[in-house]
Amino acid sequence: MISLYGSEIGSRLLLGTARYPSPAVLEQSVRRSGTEIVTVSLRRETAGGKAGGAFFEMIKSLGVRVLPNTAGCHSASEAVLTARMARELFDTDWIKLEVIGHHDTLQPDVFALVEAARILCADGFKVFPYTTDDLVVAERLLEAGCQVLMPWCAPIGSAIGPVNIMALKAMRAHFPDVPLIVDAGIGRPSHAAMVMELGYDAVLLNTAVAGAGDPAAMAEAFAKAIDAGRGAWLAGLLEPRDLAVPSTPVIGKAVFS
Ligand SMILES: CC(=O)[C@@H](O)[C@H](O)COP(=O)(O)O
Repeated sequence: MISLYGSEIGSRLLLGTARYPSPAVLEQSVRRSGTEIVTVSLRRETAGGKAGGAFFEMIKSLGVRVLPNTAGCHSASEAVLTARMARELFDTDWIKLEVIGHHDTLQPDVFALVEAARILCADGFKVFPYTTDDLVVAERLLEAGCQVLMPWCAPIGSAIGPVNIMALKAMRAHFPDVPLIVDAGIGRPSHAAMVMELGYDAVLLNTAVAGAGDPAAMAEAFAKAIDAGRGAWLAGLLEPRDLAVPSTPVIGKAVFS
């Protein structure tokens, strides 16, 4: 169980809902992942006159909690407006806050992110900020009222996996009591297991499942990897060493002369 803003959530996998080959495949993927939280982009689904309404109804019918996001927003004011629309549409005060600052890397604009987080937390939102692995920004987000942090491990959609393990470790060490969810850049189940082995509380991913040859099977593979990584973290992992350590004790061995 992971506690997010007072809600107890059974699955540590959060799934994005974009880029699936069909709504049916999305539905199967959600089911086989065992996820209890899916993210949905208000701007993406309503862009260009697309019929967002039918998509949103389908998402609501999946029987899982919806975490709307502000994907596609490039300023604090845009993100705040989008969050308020999402609250109306999905009848939830949860919002995954994304404010994109860089065109190529889709890196968050952390200044606008903190500004938007302050406004939304003061307005009663439960904010899930998509951020970098910067400790100072993390502090500011917590000061703004966020009770969850969602650092990237690599650029969105890149499937690269954890680029800066030291930064992820530092974040875990500095914020032992804050739920930390790795968001973006995961490409393989082994990447997800790796971040869970670092003590992360959950993983949010989209592209690696939606773009897989068999998305539903991949969703299940990720769920298993996340469970395995969590189990390993709880079991207590060995620290790697530079030197060999014999696995057979030498004390008390027979002496032949
Ligand atoms: C911030 C963001 O947009 C991510 O939540 C994205 O939805 C998932 O990232 P990947 O597609 O890299 O898994």
